[in-house]
Formats: sequence, C-alpha cells, structure tokens
Amino acid sequence: MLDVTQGQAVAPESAGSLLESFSLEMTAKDVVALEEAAGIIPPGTRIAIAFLPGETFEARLKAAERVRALGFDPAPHISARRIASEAELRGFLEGLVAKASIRRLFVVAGDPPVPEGPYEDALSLIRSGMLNDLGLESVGVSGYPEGHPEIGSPALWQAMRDKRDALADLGISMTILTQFGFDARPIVDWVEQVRESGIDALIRIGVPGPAGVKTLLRFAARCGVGASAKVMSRYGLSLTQLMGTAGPDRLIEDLARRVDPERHGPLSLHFYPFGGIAKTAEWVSDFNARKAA
Ligand SMILES: NC(=O)C1=CN([C@@H]2O[C@H](COP(=O)(O)OP(=O)(O)OC[C@H]3O[C@@H](n4cnc5c(N)ncnc54)[C@H](O)[C@@H]3O)[C@@H](O)[C@H]2O)C=CC1
Ligand SMILES: Nc1nc(=O)c2c([nH]1)NC[C@@H]1CN(c3ccc(C(=O)N[C@@H](CCC(=O)O)C(=O)O)cc3)CN21
Repeated sequence: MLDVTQGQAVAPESAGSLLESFSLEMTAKDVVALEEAAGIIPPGTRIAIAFLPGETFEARLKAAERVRALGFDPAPHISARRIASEAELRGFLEGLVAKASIRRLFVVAGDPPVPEGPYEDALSLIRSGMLNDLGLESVGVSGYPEGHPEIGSPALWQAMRDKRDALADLGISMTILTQFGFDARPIVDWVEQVRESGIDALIRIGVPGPAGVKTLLRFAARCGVGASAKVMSRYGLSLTQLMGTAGPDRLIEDLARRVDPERHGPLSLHFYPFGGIAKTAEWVSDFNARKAA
C-alpha cells in the first residue's frame, strides 16, 4: 500500500524505471533453473554469476556460456581473495571472453580472511593489468548501504574512490552493486552519500527475491546483513512465523517513494533470488503486471 502521508513526492513511474533494467543473480548450479525460467526474463537482462566456494571454474564458465546462449548478458563475479594464481585468473578470463563474450564483470574481495593467492582485494585485481584489453564495458564493485561487519567505513569509502580511479584509468565504466538489504531508508541515505562524494556511477540496489523467513535470515547472517524484527516487520515478515514468505514489494515501493532521479542519479534493482531464479523471475513479471493494471 502506498503511503503518501509523509509529504514526499510519489513518482509512480520510478518503480518502473527501477525495474526497467533490473539484473538477476544465479550460481553455477542454477543453469537448468535458468533455462526453465528463460521465457519470462526480458531478453538482454544482465545475469550475474556468483563466485561461490566449491564450484569449479568449468561450471562457472559453462553457466556464463549458457546465459549468453539464452540471450542474456552474463556478468560473472570474481572473488579476488579466492583466486589462487595469475594463471588461474587468466584462464578464467580468457574462457569467459572466448565462450561467453563477456562485457561485464563484478569484482569483489570475498570473505576469506586470508587471500588464497596474489589478490588481496578488488583494487589489486583491477590494478593487476589482467582486466586490460578484454573489451570490457563495465566492472561492478561492491557497495554497503549498512556498512560491513569487518571493514570500517573510511576503508570502504577509500576503496570505492580508488576503484573508481583505477577503472577510469582503464577506460572501463564502474557500476556499483550493493549488498542486499531489507530497509529502504539506509539505502537511500547511502545513495545520497555516494552522490555527495562525486561518484555518479550506476548503482544497482541489491534486493532479495521472494523467499521464506528462514532462508532470508540464513543469508542475512551469512552475509553480515542486519535483519532485526523491526526491519523484517517493515519488510513484511514476522520473525515469529517462521513459515512466512515475502517478496520485496514493500521495500521496492518504499524505495520508489524515496528516490528522486534528479538527486539520486542512475539507479536500478539487482535481485538476489534466494528462493530460486524462477520464483524471482515470476515475481518481477507479476509485480510489473500489477503496476501496469
Ligand atoms: N557484496 C557482495 O555481493 C559480496 C561481498 N562479499 C564481501 O566482500 C568483502 C569485501 O570485498 P569488497 O567489498 O570488494 O572490498 P574491497 O576489495 O573493495 O576492499 C575494501 C577494504 O576492505 C579490506 N578487505 C577486503 N576484504 C576483506 C576481508 N575479507 N576481510 C577484511 N578486510 C577486507 C580491503 O583491504 C580494503 O581496505 C568480503 O569480506 C565479503 O564480506 C563477498 C561476496 C559477495
Ligand atoms: N559477505 C558476503 N558474502 C557473500 O558470499 C555474499 C554476500 N555477502 N552478499 C550476497 C552474495 C550472494 N551470495 C550467494 C551465496 C549463495 C547462494 C546460493 O544459492 N547458495 C547455495 C544454496 C545455499 C543455501 O540455500 O543456503 C547453493 O546451492 O550454492 C546464492 C548467493 C553470496 N554473497
């Protein structure tokens, strides 16, 4: 239900523009699920392929290849700290260019407390020269609207500026992909801070796909994302009803209400389909139909 009592401008078209070029995320294991859902995902949609421990490079490459073959735009993730050697990274990148004609990547440090190879963080991988001359249009970097449990805020802002400068030197545009969240307020406040610091990159706001309470809480705990009872209740879920499920309807409506395209610059949504890629694709298509009705 839209709440227009707060005196803020409601731009009905802004949920539409947020959803216009939304992106989705999958893992290497989701290839069959993607094939099944492909018919209801708009052609050309950017589909990120997470870089999870325990998945082989071969499987990640296969996934990127299928994403391209199905008519979508693959954006593989690379976790810098999980790369064992330069040769390993080179092999993966060459495969991605040859088999999936990638134009986008997302580079993140990753969770390992100690790097497994030569790249300590996203910046060192970007500066390594390995991304040069691949014909990349854009590289995604992380954003943390609610901060990061292990990394201090000054270090996060410094890293964002450094990555922006390093990518500008390579002639590659930067996009920002945020950690998922359940609450529009900190997200929009943070977008303002990004813009105030002179960064005009496209920001893809990470939101969960429709999923049950238990799944959302599991991922929130694993990824260091706050999910208090208050926030979850605003999101549409009661923590006392563990069988409950919810989609990001309220969160997206709240974002749409708070976003001012003039002030907040280019924004779109990125779905983390914790409940499955088909369910998320269906949810987006139903949400759009409901908006159009
Ligand atoms: N946003 C997302 O979708 C994902 C985020 N991650 C997270 O990636 C974090 C950091 O990656 P980026 O945001 O790309 O940071 P980054 O590479 O831009 O580094 C930012 C700052 O944090 C330090 N740092 C990086 N990784 C760290 C770690 N694991 N532990 C302690 N300090 C670290 C760096 O030295 C640097 O000062 C990981 O700890 C993990 O929580 C992992 C996978 C996906
Ligand atoms: N700090 C941090 N670390 C991460 O690894 C991380 C984030 N943040 N933010 C969001 C992304 C998205 N991530 C993920 C991780 C796992 C699956 C996944 O589907 N994993 C399993 C299912 C496991 C389960 O349901 O618990 C799989 O089949 O591989 C999806 C996205 C990891 N990501």
